[in-house]
Amino acid sequence: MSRKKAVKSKGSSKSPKASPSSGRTGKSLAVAAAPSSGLVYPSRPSISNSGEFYDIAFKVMLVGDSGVGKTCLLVRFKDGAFLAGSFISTVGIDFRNKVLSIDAVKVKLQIWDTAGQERFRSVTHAYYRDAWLTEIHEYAQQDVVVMLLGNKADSHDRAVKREEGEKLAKEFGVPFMETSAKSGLNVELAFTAVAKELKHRTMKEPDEPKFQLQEYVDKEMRAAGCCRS
Ligand SMILES: Nc1nc2c(ncn2[C@@H]2O[C@H](COP(=O)(O)OP(=O)(O)OP(=O)(O)O)[C@@H](O)[C@H]2O)c(=O)[nH]1
Ligand SMILES: [Mg+2]
Repeated sequence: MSRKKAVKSKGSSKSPKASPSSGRTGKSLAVAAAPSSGLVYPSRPSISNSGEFYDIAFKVMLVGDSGVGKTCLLVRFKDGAFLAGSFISTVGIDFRNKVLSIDAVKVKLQIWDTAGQERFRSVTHAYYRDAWLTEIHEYAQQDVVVMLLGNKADSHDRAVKREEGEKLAKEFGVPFMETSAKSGLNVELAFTAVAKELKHRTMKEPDEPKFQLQEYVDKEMRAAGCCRS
């Protein structure tokens, strides 16, 4: 599949454009996913535009500097493929849908892939505002799930150490994990963890304990023999 085809989605008016930049990240390691609970339909199943039924739906934003691997993470999660070769920077904003089965509930994630390049900030900020910044301000973070991802964990030429990512996440009080869009490491787990958290927040029984996202990913990674002690 060509790169152009892979990153183009239904419903998007923007298309990717070639960039001369290399694939290595700069200072930033981060891909942060910040979903909003703005699209919830708990009363009856609905049908997505790909023909799949779902019970609840959420909007997820991938944000981070240009080149950290946001588009590659999304394509890996959606299509199970890695976009190798020359780096094609995203122009504006784009989205893909994926329906996950979480504890027998069909959870649709509408995942927005934003352009990391500075020159698109004015475009993407309009969507951020709509997706989650307003909610963060209005509901003081209670209604928004934020997760910090350190991508390119496969790389020997690291821009950021894992400990630094963990420290930053601790400062912000958000969960953290490392991923690799190239090898597929933890990609499914990252999106599944966010979907689980959102589903729990929406459908939790009063006496049910709060879902612990970081505990969940640590446990899953340990079970897979990966990364954290
Ligand atoms: N080694 C390695 N390379 C990766 C990984 N993820 C992405 N890349 C490479 O990093 C470069 C940038 O990836 P993109 O996904 O296009 O980056 P982006 O964050 O979407 O960049 P913008 O669209 O400009 O914001 C590409 O050359 C990818 O092949 C990864 O997990 N490991
Ligand atoms: Mg991109």
